[in-house]
Amino acid sequence: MYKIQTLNKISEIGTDVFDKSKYSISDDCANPEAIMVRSAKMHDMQFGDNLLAIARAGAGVNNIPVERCAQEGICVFNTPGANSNAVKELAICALLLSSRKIVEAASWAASLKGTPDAPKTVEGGKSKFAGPEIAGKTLGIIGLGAIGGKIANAAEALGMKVIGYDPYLSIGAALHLEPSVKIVTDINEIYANSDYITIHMPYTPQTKNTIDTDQIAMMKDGVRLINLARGELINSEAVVKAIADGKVAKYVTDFADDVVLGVENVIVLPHLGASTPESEDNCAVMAAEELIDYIENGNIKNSVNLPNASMNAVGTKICVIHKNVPTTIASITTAVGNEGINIENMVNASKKDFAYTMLDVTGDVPPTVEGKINAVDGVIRVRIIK
Ligand SMILES: NC(=O)c1ccc[n+]([C@@H]2O[C@H](COP(=O)([O-])OP(=O)(O)OC[C@H]3O[C@@H](n4cnc5c(N)ncnc54)[C@H](O)[C@@H]3O)[C@@H](O)[C@H]2O)c1
Ligand SMILES: O=C(O)[C@H](O)COP(=O)(O)O
Repeated sequence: MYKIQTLNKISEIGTDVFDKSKYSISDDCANPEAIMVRSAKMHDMQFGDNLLAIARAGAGVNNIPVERCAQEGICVFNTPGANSNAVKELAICALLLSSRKIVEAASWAASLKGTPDAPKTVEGGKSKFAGPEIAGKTLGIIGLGAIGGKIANAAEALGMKVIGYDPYLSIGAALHLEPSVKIVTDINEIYANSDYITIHMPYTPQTKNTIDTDQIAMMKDGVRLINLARGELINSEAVVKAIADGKVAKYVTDFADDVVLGVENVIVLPHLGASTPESEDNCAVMAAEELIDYIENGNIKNSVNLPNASMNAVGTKICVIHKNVPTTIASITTAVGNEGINIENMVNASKKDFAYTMLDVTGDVPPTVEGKINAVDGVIRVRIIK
């Protein structure tokens, strides 16, 4: 029986994908074979020897020690695009919230309960909540992946002009963009030309404070900023100061911190981007399918720390996670050959410092093979799947 531990609430549609005669699922179990997680912080966790994989039911993996996992032979997955429609819809909502003073107006209207002539009062008071339309305005998007790309197309459909910046734009993502979306290669063009700016890229130590005082200084007066990606990407102190100075008109963020909470012209949402039933189901199902294919077949799809690799084996599969260094593959195949085993098929792929090799072998696989491969310099983990 494989044990799956859930660190956050995972949609039941996803956990139902596991065959219950082979898998047990619980939020409290010792030494699981796999972990399913959303935003729980895992950097301080120690992992048991049985742990083969972690699946992030979502996009961002900054809560997971991805590099350490690779070093410990743990494959980390995420679910690319599975929650992108939910975030796109919230981003369109945020564009409108940043423009039309909807939050303030609704709360003022609610405050009129019990007053003598509310209908008359609202007509008299509504002008202070007027705000501009988004049609005809320029939206700058930083990061044109699953979410940014969908927002670009939706904003175009709403009559906005869209400019986007993404130095690592994939061909697939580019092909999904409306031709009218203008791609710029200098991020400063986004800052200089946008009425609204929204950011949709991963948070890493390198992307911390991508938008800070200097970047805000380049922006148009009255710019509206939206951050549904990660709080650390935009310096909260810099934005709050720019709001006080009148430079930034509004900041809508999905990430609470003590600097932005309770500040006028900042709308803080409680990390709601992916919180729709549809997105939670999509993420959980994709995460479960990734784990099952890896645990049972050794196939890797959508890993963030190991390469994608899959193979239909005719015999036994020997799966090896190893360092991406010269002679390791040759030493692995030699170790197998020395045991008198013939390799029928082989797949090898690498991602940065790590590599994955799958060998399809027929005939008997003596129990000594695993130890022989493990002894090869650079080998991190060996699994034999019959
Ligand atoms: N608020 C939420 O609930 C919520 C939900 C989903 C995702 N997110 C966040 O949004 C981020 C993006 O999600 P996604 O699904 O679009 O991911 P994605 O991987 O599909 O797209 C990210 C894009 O950012 C680009 N990028 C990377 N570094 C960049 C840089 N320095 N400058 C500009 N672009 C850069 C990549 O090339 C890629 O195209 C996630 O990493 C996560 O942190 C938040
Ligand atoms: O990166 C993501 O996918 C989002 O931030 C969603 O996080 P959540 O699964 O905790 O809602």
